[in-house]
Amino acid sequence: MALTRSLPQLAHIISAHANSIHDDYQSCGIQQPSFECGTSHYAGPYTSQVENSRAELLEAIDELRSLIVGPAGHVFFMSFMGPAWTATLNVLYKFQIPKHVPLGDFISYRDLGAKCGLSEVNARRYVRSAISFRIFSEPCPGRVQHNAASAILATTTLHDWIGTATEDLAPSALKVSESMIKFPGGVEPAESAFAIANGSKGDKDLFTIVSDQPERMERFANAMAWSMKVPGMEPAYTVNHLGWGNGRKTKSRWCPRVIVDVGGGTGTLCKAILQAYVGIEKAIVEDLPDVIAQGVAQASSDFKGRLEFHGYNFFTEQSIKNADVYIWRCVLHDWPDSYAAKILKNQIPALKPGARLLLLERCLEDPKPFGHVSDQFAMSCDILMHLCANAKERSRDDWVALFALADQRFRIKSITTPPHSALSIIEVTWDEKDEAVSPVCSFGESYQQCRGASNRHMISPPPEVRRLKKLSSTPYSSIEPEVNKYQKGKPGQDPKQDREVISRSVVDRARSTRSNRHGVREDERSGLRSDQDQLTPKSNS
Ligand SMILES: C[S@@+](CC[C@H](N)C(=O)[O-])C[C@H]1O[C@@H](n2cnc3c(N)ncnc32)[C@H](O)[C@@H]1O
Repeated sequence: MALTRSLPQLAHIISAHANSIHDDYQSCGIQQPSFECGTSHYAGPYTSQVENSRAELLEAIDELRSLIVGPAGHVFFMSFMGPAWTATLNVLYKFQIPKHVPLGDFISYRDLGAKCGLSEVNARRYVRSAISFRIFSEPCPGRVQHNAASAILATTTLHDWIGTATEDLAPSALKVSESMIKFPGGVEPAESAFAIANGSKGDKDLFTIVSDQPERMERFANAMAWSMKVPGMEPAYTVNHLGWGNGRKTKSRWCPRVIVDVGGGTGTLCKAILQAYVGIEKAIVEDLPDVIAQGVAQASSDFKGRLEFHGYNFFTEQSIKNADVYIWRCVLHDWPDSYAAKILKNQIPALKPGARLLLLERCLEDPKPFGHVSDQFAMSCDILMHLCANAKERSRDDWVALFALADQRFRIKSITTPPHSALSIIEVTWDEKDEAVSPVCSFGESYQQCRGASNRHMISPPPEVRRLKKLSSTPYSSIEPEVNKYQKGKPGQDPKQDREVISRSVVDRARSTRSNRHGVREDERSGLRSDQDQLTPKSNS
């Protein structure tokens, strides 16, 4: 397939989809999106026709623009404007410029500067830079007024998002290379670019650093809540596709009674779920105590006792037992595999047979020919996870490997990506009746068979993972480095012998283990560091 579409081809695609969206808006009585002040902020989901058109339109616009500026101009302008955007957004944040522009009125640059503590020259310079990026407007020379984007910054916690982006993420971006040089192959959150930028000597991770500063923690929690309010991330993109009965029309469909949202922030997701599924009796939001305090302060009484908040550190044993579903939305992507596996293991004592874990997380896919725009979002998330915590967005293979590492009694039942959702729904069940060799898949289809399916993937670990699991009933994570080492030296050995060698080595290893502050053992961490490639099961295509 050609890498470049012709200009007329792109122009035709753009015109066709723009007209189609326009017609759909008109027939549904929806106002066309606008930067005029006073228009509502709506981030989808739209009808599937509009969603399809939006995706193709954005891709075509992005390609057309890149072609018009040309390959060199494309790289130049991207790197030229990046620092200017960061500086502009940071000045808006630091001097609270949007909050000082009156809603529904004009203000001169001199008065605005005086209110914000800026010179008139700098007020003009930075607001005009913002205007060039469609934040604020200057309808008559020298007088500023809000447009829709600046008004959202003035009135919502999107302001906290630009604070986190420019003060926490941007300085860390310049420490990524340093962290790679200082800690080659680093898999420790405390060795990440963010950690280094914040003075860690390999001893403090993002959440430890941020939770020591209440205001920064509050900003971070608000920023995370905002990241849910963009197209593809709005709770409705996934919440409407959970397949549960809503307790009203479809009484026959299963609906959980009690759900727990682990690392649920200030409760945005639970609120959306409670609204959609009236059969749910209780939704409990768990997070670090400061975040929970913020969630309680922001909660309304609308949910009539159905919404609860509970302080919990997921590096300790889960204390809310026997819930029907434990939800994890964008939590495990914050942690490297050894930590994520530890977090999952901590849930086990609370799980009743058949309990479900529902992960709302990304599933990275291989690049598609015309998928740059969605890849820009997905890959930026992956880079930010790396930058913040030496963590990552995971592919389907990575999720399979993670659950195999945590405990083989976790069964990945399905991975579904709802249309136009940035997040997939990964449904996992807990099967206490474990045989050491049982496959992770409850449907009996092989992982390989399912890879071609576009939307729904029944998952079973690749054969090499299953074979390795047969070797010992000890946790897979502890034996894998030995298995790899041993098999490299002596291919085709008798599995019985393998098992003896491995068991001896596991006992030796157990004697020498130490734990860090999250309870992740030294040997697990170093094992992962050196054997990271082998840990990722590969499909046998
Ligand atoms: C990326 S945010 C996701 C928040 C929310 N699930 C969402 O989708 O918006 C990760 C969350 O994990 C929480 N968290 C971090 N470390 C934690 C810990 N040790 N125990 C419990 N929650 C933790 C953070 O406070 C934060 O709310």
